[in-house]
Amino acid sequence: MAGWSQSAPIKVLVTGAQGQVGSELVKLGFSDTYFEMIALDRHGMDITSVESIRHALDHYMPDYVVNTAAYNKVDAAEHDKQHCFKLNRDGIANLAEECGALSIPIVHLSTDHLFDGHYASGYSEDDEVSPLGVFGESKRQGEELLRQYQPKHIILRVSWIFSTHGYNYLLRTLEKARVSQAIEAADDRQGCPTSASDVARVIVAIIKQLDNGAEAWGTYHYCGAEITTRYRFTEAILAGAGQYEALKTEVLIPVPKKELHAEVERPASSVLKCHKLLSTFGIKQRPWRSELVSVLRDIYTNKRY
Ligand SMILES: NC(=O)C1=CN([C@@H]2O[C@H](COP(=O)(O)OP(=O)(O)OC[C@H]3O[C@@H](n4cnc5c(N)ncnc54)[C@H](OP(=O)(O)O)[C@@H]3O)[C@@H](O)[C@H]2O)C=CC1
Ligand SMILES: Cc1cn([C@H]2C[C@H](O)[C@@H](COP(=O)(O)OP(=O)(O)O[C@H]3O[C@@H](C)C(=O)[C@@H](O)[C@H]3O)O2)c(=O)[nH]c1=O
Repeated sequence: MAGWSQSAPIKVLVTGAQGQVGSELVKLGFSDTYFEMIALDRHGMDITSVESIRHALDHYMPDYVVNTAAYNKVDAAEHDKQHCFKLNRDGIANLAEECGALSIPIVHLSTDHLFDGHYASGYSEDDEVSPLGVFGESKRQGEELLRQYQPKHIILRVSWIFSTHGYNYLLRTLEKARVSQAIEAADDRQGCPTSASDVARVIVAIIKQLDNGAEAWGTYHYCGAEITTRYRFTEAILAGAGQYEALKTEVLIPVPKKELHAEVERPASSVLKCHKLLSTFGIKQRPWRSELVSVLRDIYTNKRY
């Protein structure tokens, strides 16, 4: 294994490289000579195809694989169970079996939706999982199969991801705020928003330590610092974006989540406790509010709307 001052960069293959976390990870890795990033979208490596995985692994021979590919539409998953499980369970099983056979460690992302959300104070890695819907159950089973097929893994459970692009609550709120005079936001769902670039920072820090001999395989939680609600998060989004453009929204209405007519229940508490990541890798939580300021600045400076 390479040390801090290694001569050759380590090869990190990223699946789902055009997604929120995937693209931030690739960007960060490209700016760091420690890494050679192999950025693959679904055409470069389709995780539902064993043949495609084998071809990519044989061709690139990575030192690590980071799996960010997933099916993430929580409501749609209720009607699209087969597709959701094909990616989130079978896809990760394929990857785990192939990487296991070649002894390539995997860093895999998972979610707060594994929990039913009844613990207001939040969830640690040892807490029992009990998903409320198809998406959460598919991710739970994906985790299990990864543990079974490739013991050299890191499962990083994260929550409420936002970024400059992709399908996320921040961008959907901005779209609504440009056309609606009033917006409703759940005041009974608490969690910790996390920027995609912050998740990328954490993954990079973990891989560097693994590469320097930390045998710290297992499951970890990470999320942005400061527990909030969807209502308070929306308030922060509107206040931040309002500094760049005149939004149509004048009223933000706090409502119970059940009035928002979603297909599937969300955990009342999505709070992930991050002590294990801190004590094992020394990685601290970054405040989501400062991350939100950076992401909004990027959106408006680079006209990503
Ligand atoms: N978004 C969130 O709030 C949260 C996400 N997570 C987890 O974090 C990880 C990253 O999430 P995020 O960055 O938001 O994901 P995105 O949905 O932004 O990106 C997922 C990527 O996977 C790609 N993909 C789809 N099907 C395949 C396939 N068969 N083979 C390879 N790639 C495929 C997609 O490509 P295409 O666009 O072409 O379909 C997309 O680029 C996921 O594991 C997710 O479950 C956890 C908690 C919160
Ligand atoms: C439609 C709507 C929803 N909400 C609330 C209800 C619900 O708690 C939440 C739903 O927002 P989202 O669709 O972004 O959340 P959700 O689909 O739950 O998004 C998730 O993505 C998956 C992949 C994850 O793993 C989670 O961490 C989470 O970020 O927002 C409002 O407050 N106002 C609204 O107008």
